[in-house]
Amino acid sequence: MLRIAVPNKGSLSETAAEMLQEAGYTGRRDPRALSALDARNDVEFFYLRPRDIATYVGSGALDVGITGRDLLLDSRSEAQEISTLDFGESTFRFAAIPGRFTELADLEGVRVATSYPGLVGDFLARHGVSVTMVSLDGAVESAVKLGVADAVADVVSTGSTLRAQGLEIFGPVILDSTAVLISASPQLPGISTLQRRLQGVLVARQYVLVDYDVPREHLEAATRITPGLESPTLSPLHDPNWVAVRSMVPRSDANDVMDALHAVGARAILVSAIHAARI
Ligand SMILES: Nc1ncnc2c1ncn2[C@@H]1O[C@H](COP(=O)(O)OP(=O)(O)OP(=O)(O)O)[C@@H](O)[C@H]1O
Ligand SMILES: O=P(O)(O)OC[C@H]1O[C@H](OP(=O)(O)OP(=O)(O)O)[C@H](O)[C@@H]1O
Ligand SMILES: [Mg+2]
Repeated sequence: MLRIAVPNKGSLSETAAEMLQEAGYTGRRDPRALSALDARNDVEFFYLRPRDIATYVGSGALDVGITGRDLLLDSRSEAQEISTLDFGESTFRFAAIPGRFTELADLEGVRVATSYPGLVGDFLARHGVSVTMVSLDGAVESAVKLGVADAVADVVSTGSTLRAQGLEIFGPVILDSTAVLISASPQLPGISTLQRRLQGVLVARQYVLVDYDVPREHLEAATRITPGLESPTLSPLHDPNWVAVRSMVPRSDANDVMDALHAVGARAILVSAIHAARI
């Protein structure tokens, strides 16, 4: 039985649960339950704070987990990233009052507030800068205004929290983060099935199927627009001068692809969603 750690709250929890459901797993029915058994898929889910997941997985108490790359690195756990999950994207940045600091070296000796002291401490040590770390639990953007720090290091997504506190990012990117699948024993039976299923959900979310008919003389031009993952599927039509084509294209490109296909002579261009996939 594979034991899987899933975020119980916060930014990653909803999408993680949705992806597992789309991948065919049965999660918790009671939103407050701490664990749920999915006997049909031979897995058990444990709903934990996102920050604690790397600790459980790194110690081997749980086999695999979904968390943020930033949280994994901050924990300094033994668990490794085994795949990225393409949600919960954020960057980790330094910020301060505009003009106060311009580069990393300016932080030497000043107070830096963060709720990721492991991640920030390791980054500063690699760059030979030493600061007074102020460890907070969250809402660190308030630390400058309230006078407990000179700069902050935190998760930035849209940047609106920083702006609202009159702060501006400066210095190098500390980390580009995303939700990841982590494990300390990636060879365990069952992990590759979980990985393939989640990968299938990502493909189903990120790609659509495009079908169209095209005159044979324009087939080369059309299939250059829709090369597919391996190669597009071709089917003969009753009219020998025409051929039907099916291919996967990134969802975000669907309208551009339809315009381009139409321009090279394709017709009856149809786009449909993919419900599930194994690539
Ligand atoms: N605004 C955001 N947009 C995208 N990802 C985010 C955002 N805030 C946090 N994350 C990501 O989510 C993960 C942390 O989750 P979250 O902030 O929800 O947990 P937490 O701070 O421990 O919990 P809480 O905020 O509920 O106290 C990190 O991987 C982080 O990069
Ligand atoms: O760039 P933005 O789009 O504004 O998002 C970034 C904010 O989101 C997260 O906060 P969260 O809601 O998790 O609160 P926390 O700081 O208490 O963890 C993060 O810690 C930042 O504060
Ligand atoms: Mg948070």
